[in-house]
Amino acid sequence: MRVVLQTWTSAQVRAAEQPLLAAGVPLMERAAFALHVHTAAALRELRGGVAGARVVVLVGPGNNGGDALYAGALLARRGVAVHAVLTATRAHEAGLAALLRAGGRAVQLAEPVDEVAALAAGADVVLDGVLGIGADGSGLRGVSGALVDAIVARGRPYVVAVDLPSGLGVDDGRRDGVVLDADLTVTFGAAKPCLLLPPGARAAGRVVLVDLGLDPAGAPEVVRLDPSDVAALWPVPAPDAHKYTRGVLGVVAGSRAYQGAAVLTTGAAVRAGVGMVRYLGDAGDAVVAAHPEVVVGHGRVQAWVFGPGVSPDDAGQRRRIEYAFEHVLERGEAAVVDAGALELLPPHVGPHAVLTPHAGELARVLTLRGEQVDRAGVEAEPLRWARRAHELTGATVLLKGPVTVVAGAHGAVYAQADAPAWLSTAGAGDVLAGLLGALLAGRVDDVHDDPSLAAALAATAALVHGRAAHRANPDGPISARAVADALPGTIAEVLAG
Ligand SMILES: NC(=O)C1=CN([C@@H]2O[C@H](COP(=O)(O)OP(=O)(O)OC[C@H]3O[C@@H](n4cnc5c(N)ncnc54)[C@H](OP(=O)(O)O)[C@@H]3O)[C@@H](O)[C@H]2O)[C@@H](O)CC1
Ligand SMILES: Nc1ncnc2c1ncn2[C@@H]1O[C@H](COP(=O)(O)OP(=O)(O)O)[C@@H](O)[C@H]1O
Ligand SMILES: [K+]
Repeated sequence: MRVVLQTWTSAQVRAAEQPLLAAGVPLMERAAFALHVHTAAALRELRGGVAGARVVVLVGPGNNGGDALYAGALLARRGVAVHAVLTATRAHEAGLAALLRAGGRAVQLAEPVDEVAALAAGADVVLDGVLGIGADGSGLRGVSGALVDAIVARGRPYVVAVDLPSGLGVDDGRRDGVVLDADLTVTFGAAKPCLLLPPGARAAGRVVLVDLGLDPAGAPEVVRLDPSDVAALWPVPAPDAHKYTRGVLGVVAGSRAYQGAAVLTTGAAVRAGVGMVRYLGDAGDAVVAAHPEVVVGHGRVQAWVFGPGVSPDDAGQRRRIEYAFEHVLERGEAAVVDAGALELLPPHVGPHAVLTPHAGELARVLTLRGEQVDRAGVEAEPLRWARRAHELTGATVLLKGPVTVVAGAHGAVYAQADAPAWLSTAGAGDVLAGLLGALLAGRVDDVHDDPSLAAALAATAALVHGRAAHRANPDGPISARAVADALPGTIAEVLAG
């Protein structure tokens, strides 16, 4: 089984299908065969066998419905009672004929939907073949939407999504209207961005990619890093390294009121393995008491972390951050720009500055630049707004949340889902900032050679952060400090492969 780590847009997928279709490769038959195999496996798991099962196939107007109808026909031939529900005025003709020949039945969906909803809710498996890559992202309209609502109200059965959960925004993961959440998605040829991107990705359940021999052109639209990618990205010290070659990180974080943010940020950087951490601010005593490795005061650095625990009315920290931003612009020092420092961002920085906002903070960054969007708007379309912030500021943007979305130079986009929800706790963002700062300090020269590397390093930080949270306490509450403490072991583990 292949884990989905790269995704292509619907346009890339359609273009990749063309040469195969022109050569007469029976893509739909192959897709449908694989869909029936995975559905049969689900039925065996759910009820111990295939024959005698009840499957309801929701069929839309296009080829997605065609896949579902052919898979239904194959299941019917194995003794499954298959009912197709035709949700549109047209349905794939040959697929429908195949299903009827195999002994399946078909009903046309119409209001009221109760009878069909009861049939679907009582099925062992529902195949969702309403919409695939032809969906416009506005959810399921009209009677299809009413049917899904009625099925969910009765208790959703096991759902297998055909190619993708119907109605999701294929390329952006939008979830605007009614969508039937799936337990399993069987996706064909190449995975689509909505299977990784928030908020839609959660609707997909487990994702299985069926190889149809497609070879999409161009870079994948959205990538998810895997632990095996980390070794090539991590600044592992060379045998002859010394602390200055490994990188020095300057941290402007915390204040008298928020000393903990300074302690967590510097502690995470020390544990992530940077050459040296310099701290600037009013929490130096607390920082050194917690981490005697940290040096308080000015000096040359390769990268910065600005902002954790900095309030905009703290004149001293504000001055330090504004001064250090000049170094970022003039000398090319890298920077993580977090929390209070986001408000101090110059109009245009390069991708070697990485913003780490949550949705509310990103909305503020954008509204300061004339966009009209609030937190809910960012949460509804995280990729769109992370990209927009990258366009407007030039910075790499890491948008925090249940799935972390990174948008950077040369169209680089990552979607990382490595963390347990327990990580949503005060101070976790400070730990991420320190960890990412350490990565940037170690690789700032490489970031200048390839500006899209900043996005890959940001995704790496999200991956290690999430895994450290699991390591800190696999299935229960975690403190931000415990996440920082888990970093050395987590990093050793992912580097070992
Ligand atoms: N190409 C191949 O060889 C292979 C393709 N394969 C399969 O084909 C699938 C793509 O098929 P497809 O292109 O027919 O699109 P699909 O999503 O089934 O229907 C789109 C139609 O639905 C409509 N519609 C749109 N949005 C809507 C909404 N919100 N609410 C309601 N209706 C809406 C819209 O119609 P309109 O409204 O414009 O009349 C549009 O025309 C792909 O996902 C994969 O499963 C595999 O077999 C492998 C080989
Ligand atoms: N539901 C969730 N599941 C997994 N990780 C989450 C979830 N919600 C938030 N996170 C992560 O938790 C961290 C919270 O950071 P942040 O919002 O900056 O908190 P703070 O400012 O208190 O440190 C981020 O890394 C974010 O991606
Ligand atoms: K579908």
